[in-house]
Amino acid sequence: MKTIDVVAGVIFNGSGDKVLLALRKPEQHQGNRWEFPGGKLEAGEALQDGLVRELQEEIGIVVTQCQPRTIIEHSYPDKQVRLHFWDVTAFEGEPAGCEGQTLRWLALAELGALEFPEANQAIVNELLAAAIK
Ligand SMILES: Nc1nc2c([nH]c(=O)n2[C@H]2C[C@H](O)[C@@H](COP(=O)(O)OP(=O)(O)OP(=O)(O)O)O2)c(=O)[nH]1
Ligand SMILES: [Mg+2]
Repeated sequence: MKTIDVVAGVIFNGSGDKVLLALRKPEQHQGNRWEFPGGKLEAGEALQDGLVRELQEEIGIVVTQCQPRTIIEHSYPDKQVRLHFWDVTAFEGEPAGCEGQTLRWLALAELGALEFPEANQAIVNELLAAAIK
């Protein structure tokens, strides 16, 4: 199976204690689960360019500060993904669900309460651990 490269943003609020999540549509792969906004990298596209493009397209923000956080590879029964997670620590504009998706800011300590795609388990645990330090 071909691995699909995906780039997604862990978007922090100004005080760094909340992150922005989006609910995947029921008909999408991993539907009805919460995600870090992002999407598939285009052929030949640099990671940061893909991140900036996806966050502009999906939630209408302009990323002004970001850093790579972690890479997670995961095999779903139907798909193999390589998720490139980037921290987004500054942006311009007010996030909105440009594709009709529900968005919410969630305190890091509350991340355990939502359903994420299986591939996100490690990053969710890492963010939860950071919240209780
Ligand atoms: N954006 C995002 N995708 C994730 C996360 N966790 C996870 O397993 N995925 C998977 C679900 C999808 O198979 C893939 C992302 O693809 P996508 O559907 O968002 O791609 P896209 O925005 O380019 O959308 P499309 O135009 O292809 O519909 O990665 C996550 O936290 N964020
Ligand atoms: Mg997407």
